[in-house]
Amino acid sequence: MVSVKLKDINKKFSNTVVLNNMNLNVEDKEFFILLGASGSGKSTTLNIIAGLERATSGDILFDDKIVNSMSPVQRGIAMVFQDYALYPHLTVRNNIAFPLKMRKYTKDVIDEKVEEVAKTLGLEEYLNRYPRELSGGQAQRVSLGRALVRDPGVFLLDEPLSNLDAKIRNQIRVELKLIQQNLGKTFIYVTHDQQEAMSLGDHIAILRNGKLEQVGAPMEVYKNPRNEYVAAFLGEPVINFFEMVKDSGVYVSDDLIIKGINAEEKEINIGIRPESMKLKREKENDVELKIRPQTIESFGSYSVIIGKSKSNKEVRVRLSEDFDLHSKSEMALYISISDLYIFGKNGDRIDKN
Ligand SMILES: Nc1ncnc2c1ncn2[C@@H]1O[C@H](COP(=O)(O)OP(=O)(O)OP(=O)(O)O)[C@@H](O)[C@H]1O
Repeated sequence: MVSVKLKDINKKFSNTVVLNNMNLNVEDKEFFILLGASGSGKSTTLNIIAGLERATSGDILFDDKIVNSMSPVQRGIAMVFQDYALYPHLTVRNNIAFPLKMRKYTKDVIDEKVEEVAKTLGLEEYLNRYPRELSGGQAQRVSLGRALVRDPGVFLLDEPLSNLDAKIRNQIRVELKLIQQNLGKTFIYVTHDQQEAMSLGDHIAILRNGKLEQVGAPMEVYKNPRNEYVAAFLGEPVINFFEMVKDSGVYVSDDLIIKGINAEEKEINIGIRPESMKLKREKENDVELKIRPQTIESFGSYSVIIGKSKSNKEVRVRLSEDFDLHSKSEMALYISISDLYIFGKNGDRIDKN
């Protein structure tokens, strides 16, 4: 059983603040995601949890016990990295066995554990190969195997799938989720990929410039982003924004007219998810948006239309129905008032929270 807490963690490298008063609660047995753009402080956070890096101030707690001065080994963590970090001169079997040999287990126990892990990861037929004889996906499985064999309390994974091509990445992503569920262990996983975060995480923490923007279950954060940054970070295609000004109680821009919003602010920014735009008006007070379609991307089960609004803003629309682009020089889209996200001038959500 391992829960992990970060309490008021600050980290500076010389004079640069890299983590700014970070507070996090990772529950026992959950798949927890640290999501953020490059340089947001994800790896630094993970390294501080691991004990590879010391925080400038604040506490790390494992099961409510302060572990600030404990080494990674004492903390009982195992790490998996993007670049696999396998020993090139050792076979797959010996790479996986390595942590156990270091701990002086008997050969029989080591063999048994290695076989068990190899079976879990589908590596049985590769045990006698060297890392150079493996594909990226196989190498990452070995790296995972080396973590699994140690049976740690917490798994820390730093972008483990980002060196793999899309198909293998999706496959290992599913395997990883199943392994985590079967093991019932705490996983803390760093990624910059919002799709990976949404599909794997029980909870997601979104970092920006060393600060936490929002923490929550994936759909909770997706449906209820606290600010524009989070709304734009989650979702593919990305959310559309429209700056609006209040005029006689109605919010207007060159592209939209919105009645029936009860906001105090004179200037707001409206967010509309690409999947919230419909080809037919459903309610009388639906908001209308006209675009000139420019191009269409088809993904089989859905299409994304990229068009220009009246004010020449690029707009992305996601439709599940078939759509013949050539027949349209202009298309009208309808959005339910309840599907609008309303942000204030400072980027914070003002409609609900
Ligand atoms: N040892 C170091 N010395 C000085 N600055 C550092 C050091 N390690 C990291 N940084 C800085 O801290 C910030 C956060 O880095 P970190 O690696 O945690 O970000 P990240 O979100 O993991 O980024 P990426 O996705 O690119 O790996 C960056 O601006 C980085 O330049």
